[in-house]
Order: sequence, then C-alpha cells, then structure tokens
Amino acid sequence: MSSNNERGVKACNAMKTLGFNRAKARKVVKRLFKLYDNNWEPIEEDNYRILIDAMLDEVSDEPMPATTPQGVDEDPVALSHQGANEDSGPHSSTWARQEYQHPHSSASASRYDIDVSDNESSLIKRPRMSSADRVHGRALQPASQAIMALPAVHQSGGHGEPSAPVTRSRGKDLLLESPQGVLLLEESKRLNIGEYGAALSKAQSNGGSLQEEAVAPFVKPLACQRAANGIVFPGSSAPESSGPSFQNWIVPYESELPSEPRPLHDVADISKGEERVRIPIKNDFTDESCPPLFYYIRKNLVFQSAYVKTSLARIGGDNCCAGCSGNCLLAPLPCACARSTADDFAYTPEGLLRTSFIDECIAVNHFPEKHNKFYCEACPIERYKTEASPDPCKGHLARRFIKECWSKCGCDMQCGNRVVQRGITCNLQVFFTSEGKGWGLRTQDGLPKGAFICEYVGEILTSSELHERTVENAKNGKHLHQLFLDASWGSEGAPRDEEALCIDPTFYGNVGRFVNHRCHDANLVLIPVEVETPDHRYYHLALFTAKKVEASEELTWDYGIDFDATDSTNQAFRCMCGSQYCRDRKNSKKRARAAASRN
Ligand SMILES: C[S@@+](CC[C@H](N)C(=O)[O-])C[C@H]1O[C@@H](n2cnc3c(N)ncnc32)[C@H](O)[C@@H]1O
Repeated sequence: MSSNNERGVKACNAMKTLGFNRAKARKVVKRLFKLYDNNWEPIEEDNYRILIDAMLDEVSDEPMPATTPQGVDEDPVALSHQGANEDSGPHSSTWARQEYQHPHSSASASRYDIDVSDNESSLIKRPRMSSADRVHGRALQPASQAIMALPAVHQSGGHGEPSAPVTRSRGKDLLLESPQGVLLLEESKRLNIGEYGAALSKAQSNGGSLQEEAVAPFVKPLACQRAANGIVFPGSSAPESSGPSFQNWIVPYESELPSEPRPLHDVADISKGEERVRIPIKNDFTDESCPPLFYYIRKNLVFQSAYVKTSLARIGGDNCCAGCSGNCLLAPLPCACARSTADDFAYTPEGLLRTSFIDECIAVNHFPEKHNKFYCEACPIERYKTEASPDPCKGHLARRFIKECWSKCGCDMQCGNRVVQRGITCNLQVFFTSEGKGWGLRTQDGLPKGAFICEYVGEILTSSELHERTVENAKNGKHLHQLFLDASWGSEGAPRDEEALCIDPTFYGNVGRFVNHRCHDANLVLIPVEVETPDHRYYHLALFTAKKVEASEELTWDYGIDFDATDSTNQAFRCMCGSQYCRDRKNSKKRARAAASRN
C-alpha cells in the first residue's frame, strides 16, 4: 500500500491533469483527508469524483491565484501533518448543492436505518447517507441533472498555469473547457471524469489545441448487460433469494478503475427482490438494455416535510374491524371496513375489484362535470402557477375510496379485504414501446376485469416541494409525472402545505412509473385506497384492470391530461396513445390529414 504522501501526490497529479491548480488541489486534498478521518478510499473512489467535486467548488467560489508558487509541483503533499487546519469541513456550497440533489436528512451512524417515525406511512429500510454517500448519491440523478449540477467556474487569468475547466451550456449539452481541450458532455449520457481526464490528456499531447472538441466516450450501465448474463453483483439480490432485500444502494457512476461495478438495474427483476414476483425488463427495439436509473421502492416514502399521520390512535372503532378474525369476506355481515367502502366489500372472493365499483370510478373520470367537486379557498395547485394572483381552484373530484382492513383489524394478512397492501401478484414486464412512448408496462398473462396490477408508488412530497422540483426539471427540459393526493382538498378547509401532498415516482418509485397514458379507453383505472389512516389527506393510488386484458398487452391508464392547456411548468407530451379517442388535437389533425390523403 502506498504511503499517505504518495497517495496525496497521486491525487494532486490527477487534479493537475484535469487542469486544476496544484496548490489548490493540495489544500483540498488535505481538507478531504481530514474530513474522512485520514481515509483515502472515499477520496480515491470513482477516480477522485469527490475530490473533483470539491475542486470545482473551490474554484467556483474563490478567485484562482494568477500563478502557482514556485516549486509547489515538486513538494510532497505532506498529509501526515493533520494539525495544520486550513479548512474545517466541506465547502458550504458543496453541501447546499448535495442537499438539493439528494435531499435526505443528515448523516447518521449507520448506513441503513429503520424508519419508525410516526409521520411516515411505511416502516421500510432505506439508505441513510453518510457525507460521502451524499456526494455519490448524485449518481442516481438523471444524467442531465448530474451534468447541469456542475457549477459554472471562472477561468483564471493565470500565466502559464493551467486554468480550471469552465463549463458552458450548449443547448441541452454541456461543454467543459480548459486550455487542454474542450469536452462535450452529451445531455443524455453520463459524465465519466476518468474519461474526461483521458480526453484532456489526449488533447494536451496533441499540442493542447482548443479547436479539438473531444466527445467523452461515456460508459454505459454495464451491470445491466452482465445481469442479463445471469451474473449477480455484490449488493444485488440474487434472483433465488426469497426474503425481502433492501438494495437501495448509493450507486456510483461507473469508473474505469478496476473495481467491481455496483448493480444498477437487474434485467431479470427491476424490483431486485422487493416485490413478491420478479418483473423483468425487455427491449426489442433499441440498444438501451435498461430504463434510466431510479431507486425501486415497494412503498411510498416521505421525502421531507410531508405530514403523514398514521397513528393507531386515529383509527376509531368504526374505522377498523377489531372484532373480526380470519377472512372478513367470509363473515355473514360486512365488517366496519367494508361498510366504510360502500356497505359492502370492494373485492370479490376471487380477489377482483367489483365490476360496479370499477364502472363507477371510470364514469367519474369520463364525465367529471357530472360529479361532485370540492373547491379550495386557496388551491395549492393554483398557488404555484401564478403566485402573484392565483386563479380560483378548478375543483377536486369527490372520489370513491376502497377501504382495506389493516393492523388494528382482527382479520389476518390473507383477508380478502387486503389486496393492495399485499402487493403485486401478476406477471408483469417492463418493456420498450415501439410507438415512441419510451418504456412501458405489460402483462405477460391474460387478466380479467378488476385485477389489481400495482400501486403508484413514489416519494411523498408537499405541494411546495413538488413546485421546486417541477421548476428545476422544466429548466432541464425534463417532465415528471407526479400525482396529487387531492381527494379531500376543499372538503376540510384549505390544506396547509405539509398536508397538500403528491406522489413523485421520478427518483424513488415502483413499476407504476412505467405505465403509459392512453386517452379515454385505457385498460387500467387508478383508484384511491385507504389503508393506514382514515384521514384522506394521505392515501394509496392503486391501478386495477378496467376491462379484460390479453397476454402481452400494454397496460395504460388515462392520466386525465388536458392536452390543450398551456402551462410552462407542466407541458404535456405529444400523445402517441393510438386511441381513436385521443385528445391530443395535434395528433387528431395528423390522423385526419393521413385519412384524407388515403381517400
Ligand atoms: C409515468 S411515465 C411512463 C413511463 C415512460 N414511458 C418511461 O419511459 O419512463 C410518463 C411519461 O411517459 C411518456 N408517455 C406516457 N404516455 C405517453 C403517450 N401516450 N404518448 C407519448 N408519450 C407518453 C411521456 O414522456 C410521459 O411524460
């Protein structure tokens, strides 16, 4: 093993190759070394990713010195003198940025933590981030976000000393410029700093010409291909494993270091063992073996400020069936849970949602004007559209809820009134659609009407948290699909921000995030489900088949999008649903023209 000094010099050399000032690199290396308790591994990991990040911060916030002191290049880094305290901790802007990008609570002693706070909807293991993890956590963000997060740095006016790289945007792409070369970071690809360094060195050896524009040969998610070959990576759940697995790993970008790659998606099971069934990934159309990365979670998780009160004390006698046992569906009279759904159970003994219940929910979606709406005094949706003078509330449909039995009920887990909480049982597949909708979800088997497919799972955000994300993602040209839990808005006064909730599956979600939209005649319907709390400010969103579905058919639901609405933060996509009832008028016109040219 090399000495501290050798490793320090190596780190500084690597920074110099990237065009950073060596003296500054030495200072930052020392600071990080101290921060990580004299441990080199986090600093060296991923080809010095954390160090590069800290260097970019350093040069973005302080003017670079014009020249490097004489002889500095030859000096050993002398990291053994840890008493020399130049800086006490990470640069504040680094943390501000990391908090934004991977916004979890502060570091804790253990990497995993059982979440037992009473304002969270589920008890589920999730990663707690160490300070190093928070830097790595950035890897899980969509590529364009990760790239956009690189701070714009100012070129030094130094003489003879390499300047720090300067970032410039070019459309959706990013250019990293230094006197050694220009590197184009393509929007859709992942940044690999090692390749960046190699590209810069190459440009340097070719005479340091600025004209040459190197396109970084970014690395693809190797783990997908290898997983397809049946190789299981450290940290991934083996397909054979039966028990639950918690693999919400902090996945670093791939580096060219000879370390074993961490698992990304597992093509044999996108849930990596979280679900009771495996959900494979298939792409017959393009080279992408996997969808972009996200954390697979089986249950909703509170992002930060959402108020999800699920205390047992809130569940009164008429909100549970404490006196029941076994399977409530077999009892001679409907239990209290069934009565609060509709004086009867929502489910049949075969585990399907009753046809009458489905048809009623579909009718509410098809003819919203004929159904009851609640109106907020100050609607959280309108509040953020035009903060100065928000429009009046457009109304929130009064929805039918399924009420499932739960922990305060006397029945058992196999009770027929506990369908959604038991999770996915159908054989599903995430597949790449041929119509330009990206990835989608399909069933591998034929399904009857009323079959539970999956919940729409994601992070639980408040409306202000959602607004921040939406604005940020609109800037990056990204469109997310969050759903408001607005069934009770307007019925109980104006919801406060922490009670006006939505589900965002973009970064943490389940297979529900792959279900594409179809106008009007979709084969799924989304239904609110009450499980842990009678308080309808928080509930589950479950997808059921709205009709019989054939094997291999794509599963779709009607997002209820108004394709004519223009809203800068919520622009709808161009609909490719193929339905004869498609509401996207641009497509209707196209179809009409195509029909006219055929005649
Ligand atoms: C919830 S995601 C569905 C999964 C998505 N296709 C993917 O590849 O991750 C919603 C996004 O899928 C695409 N999408 C869904 N339905 C579509 C449709 N009918 N036509 C075109 N794009 C669609 C849009 O980009 C939309 O923002």
